[in-house]
Amino acid sequence: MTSSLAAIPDRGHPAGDSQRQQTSTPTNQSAKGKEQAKSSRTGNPSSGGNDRQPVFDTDSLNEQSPLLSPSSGSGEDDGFIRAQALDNGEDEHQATKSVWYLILLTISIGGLQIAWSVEMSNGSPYLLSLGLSKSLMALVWIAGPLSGTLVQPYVGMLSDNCRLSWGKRKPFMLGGAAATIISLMFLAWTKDIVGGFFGVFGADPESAFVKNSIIVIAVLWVYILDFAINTVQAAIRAFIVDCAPSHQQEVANAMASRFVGIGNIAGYLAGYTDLPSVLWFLGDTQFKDLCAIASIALGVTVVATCIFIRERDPRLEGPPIKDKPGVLAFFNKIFTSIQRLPPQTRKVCEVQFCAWIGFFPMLFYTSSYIGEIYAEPYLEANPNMTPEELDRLYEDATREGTFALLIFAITSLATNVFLPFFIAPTYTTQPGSAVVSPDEGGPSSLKDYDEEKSWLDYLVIPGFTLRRAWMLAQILFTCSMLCTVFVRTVTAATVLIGLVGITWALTLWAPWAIISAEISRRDEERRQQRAQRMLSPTRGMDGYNSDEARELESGEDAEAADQAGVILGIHNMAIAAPQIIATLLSSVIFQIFQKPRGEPGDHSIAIVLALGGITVLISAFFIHRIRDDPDVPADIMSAVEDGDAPSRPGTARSRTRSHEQLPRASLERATLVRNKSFGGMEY
Ligand SMILES: OC[C@H]1O[C@H](O[C@H]2O[C@H](CO)[C@@H](O)[C@H](O)[C@H]2O)[C@H](O)[C@@H](O)[C@@H]1O
Repeated sequence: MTSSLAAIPDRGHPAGDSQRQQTSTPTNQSAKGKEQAKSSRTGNPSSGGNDRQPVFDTDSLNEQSPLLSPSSGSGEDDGFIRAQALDNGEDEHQATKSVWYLILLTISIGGLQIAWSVEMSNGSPYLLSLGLSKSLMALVWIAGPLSGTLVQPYVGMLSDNCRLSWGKRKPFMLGGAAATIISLMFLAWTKDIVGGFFGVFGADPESAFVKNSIIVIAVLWVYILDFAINTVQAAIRAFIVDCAPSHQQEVANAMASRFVGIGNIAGYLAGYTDLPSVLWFLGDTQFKDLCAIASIALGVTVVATCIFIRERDPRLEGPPIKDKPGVLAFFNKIFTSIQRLPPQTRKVCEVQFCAWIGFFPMLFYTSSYIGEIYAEPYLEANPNMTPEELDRLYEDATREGTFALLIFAITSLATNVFLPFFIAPTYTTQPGSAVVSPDEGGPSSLKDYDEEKSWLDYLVIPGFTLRRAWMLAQILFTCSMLCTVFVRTVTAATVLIGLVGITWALTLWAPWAIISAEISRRDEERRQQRAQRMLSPTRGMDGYNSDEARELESGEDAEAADQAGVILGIHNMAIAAPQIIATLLSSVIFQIFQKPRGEPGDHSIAIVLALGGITVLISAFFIHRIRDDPDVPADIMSAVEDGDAPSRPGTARSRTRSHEQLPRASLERATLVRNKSFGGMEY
């Protein structure tokens, strides 16, 4: 396999291509990249003697390239602007971004996570306090997986086809955030609003009718909230893919996972604090204050991301695919998109599908599991506790369980913060600074790179790729979950749950990094192909021979393009749908093994957790089947994996060689690029 890939020549620089004229000049790529970076720092618009070379102002958060800005506004100009933008063979969106850019790009997912954690940790107790019965709680729990399965692919599809000037994803981020904030507010104030409304007509707020109305409306708001949160989540994930360059997808998604971790812990800590005594002006109950904090965090972070990070203007991408309206057409589209998933993405989805059958019980039943262990000796010692004594015991037990979840969240965040420094990067180069071996005019020694190396670069463990780390983390999860059946002390159980925080950290990072890198890379290839088409001498000013050709080709282009929104939506289906399966399976197991409340010896949760651990082991096997060298174009990789490697090496470019085949200089430079992003050094 390796040899067939080694022979793949440089697809990005075909002979006779004007791009080649730029990239194959005696000035090697790395030097050129450095010069661009330097000129962007100094503000010197030197572009290697080419007037049309864009200046990559990588320090600038808001990429204000006049080449990409549709300032003239008219649709007729778009083709010309696009031709200009692509004519120079460079894409400013692929320029390496600073750590501040990555922070602003991903911070909104942290704001969103606070909303998630408030709902997850406090939603159930709040609904129970309104009088909802425990048996009906399942109706509420299913809202999350259901909305994740349906909403994310739908929002992905809509946003892929959105052609508003301010971007494809921002309308959904802002609209979804507004809907989330409204839902949080209504949910927290349901009792006041509904009680007040019926009070106007003279209804007694303590009557069964008013109480039931409050419960029904609160559950309705939980559904609306889950649909709104999933809208924002879908849009933010696709926004990250769109706005981070291909070679920084791993870094950008690592940053996103850190914000998810921070958001989780912030949500937890807020839950622990007695908020009404401190933030009385936000609301008179804990839940009202939590919802207000989550709303502020979400609003501020989403607006910050939208202000500082600029999307490509989607109008420059040509007309959207004309999807048929209707539910059937939507499912048809999803079905077709599943069949056309890029190969790495397909494998990640298989992993996620198995893994989330196991993750769901871990996320939802951990506190009860720890609680059962805590309560067991007390129940054995005193088998005849009164209901009040039992309530008190289970309250203490829940506190122990919540503490374990806090340890889980801290381990997870610590892993997200520190692990990336040890991971060997799988994305090798920055586009536009292609892998160039010494005989292709590349550096003959590592001297250039050594000058820039910092101590962080020495932390990287060779061969410890993100994929391998992810696989090991799944195996760790399996071992920990199998141990839950044997563990009998709260401390040991807390250690097990703390350990799976490592798995959770990688779950929040690795799948998105792999998928995003693949989508972004394929998108970049498509853009370059289109740029070449634009430069064809037989083309008109806008790159097309005629109106019909423009329409036909842009339609085909859109069909052929990977649609980040739909793909990420399908990936989320692979996360959310198994949660529904897990809910059903675990309820069967509970039916068989559960003991009545207050009776010792109930190990039903541990059985569910252990079985979940086995499904995660299957997912580890699927990760084993994913390749570490995603730089190889996906179509070729899939052909190679299918034992059908192209015998005529005519399509790939040199920067797409496999991980093992790359010159050491390229890997070192990739590490440098990545570590600088992590460490906060500016470009
Ligand atoms: O993927 C990270 C997120 O995982 C959970 O969300 C997933 O499950 C939700 C239902 O439980 C579903 O609505 C969502 O679409 C899925 O992505 C978790 O609840 C989030 O906190 C976490 O960020």
